[in-house]
Amino acid sequence: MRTAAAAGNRFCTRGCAAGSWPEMAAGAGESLGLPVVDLASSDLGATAKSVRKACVEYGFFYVVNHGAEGLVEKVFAESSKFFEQQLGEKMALLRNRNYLGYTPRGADNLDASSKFTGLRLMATGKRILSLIALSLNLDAEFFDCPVAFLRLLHYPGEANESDDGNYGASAHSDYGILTLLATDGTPGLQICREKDRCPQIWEDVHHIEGALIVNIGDLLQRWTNCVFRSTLHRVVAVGKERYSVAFFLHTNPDLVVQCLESCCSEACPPRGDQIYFV
Ligand SMILES: O=C(O)CCC(=O)C(=O)O
Ligand SMILES: [Fe+2]
Repeated sequence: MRTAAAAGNRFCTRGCAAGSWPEMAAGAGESLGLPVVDLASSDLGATAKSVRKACVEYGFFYVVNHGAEGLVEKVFAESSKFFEQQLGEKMALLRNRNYLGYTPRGADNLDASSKFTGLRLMATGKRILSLIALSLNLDAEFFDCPVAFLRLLHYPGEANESDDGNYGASAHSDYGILTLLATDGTPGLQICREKDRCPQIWEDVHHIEGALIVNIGDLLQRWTNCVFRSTLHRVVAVGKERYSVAFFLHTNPDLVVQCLESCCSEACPPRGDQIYFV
C-alpha cells in the first residue's frame, strides 16, 4: 500500500469571510493522504491487510488497477451528453417510484440516479469485498451484493440560491455496503474523520488519475461493530462544473445483518441493535 501525496492546498477554514473561488469553498478542507491499494497485486494477504487498515483508519481509500479504467471515461462522456441536454429532455426521464431516473437540481442533491448493469464495476466491487472478507477472516464470498445503483452526478459550477451553504452534496455517509466513486478531477469532495468533534475538520480528497475512490457504507460499519468506518463526507462547490460517478453496492433488501463474531466480545459488545434489517 502506498499513500497518496498530500498535494492539496491548505486554505482557510470554513466560515472565513475572505476568499474567492475556489479558495473560499474548496478551501474548507485540510489536505489528506489516503491509502492507495493495488488490486492487481498478487500478494492477497498483504492487500487484504492494507484494505483492512484503510477501512479502520479512514473508511476511504483509492484503488488502482481496478479493471474498469476505460469504462469510467465512457460513462463520463455519456453523463455529460445527458446533463448538457435541455431541462425538458431530462425531465422526460424523471425519477420514478424506485428512485431510478433524473432528479432535477434542488429536488434532492443526493439522488440523481441512473440504472446501469455496470458489470465491470460490479466485478471491481466484488474483488474489494472479497479482500474485505479475507481481512475479517471470513470466506471470500461472504459479502453478497446483488443490488447496485450507478448514480451519474453533475454539479453545475454556478451557485444555486436553493443550495444550502454552497454544498454540492451535504454531509452524509453512504448507507449501503460500499461505494465506488470516480470523479472528473474537479475538487470538492471532503471527508470528516471525527464527526463528533467540534468544530468538525474537513479534509479534501484529492483526485488520482485512473484511481477509483472506495468508501465504506453504514452496513459494513454495522457488520463490523464500528471497527470499519462509514465516514462522513460532502461535496462543496468550487465555482466550477463537476461530474462524478458513484456506484453503490447493497445487500438483498431482506438480508439480516448481524454484528460479526470476530468484531465483538464481552469487553466490546455489539453497538446498537444486534440484528439490523436493511
Ligand atoms: O460526487 C462525489 O464526489 C460524491 C458523491 C456522494 O458522496 C454520493 O453520491 O453519495
Ligand atoms: Fe456519498
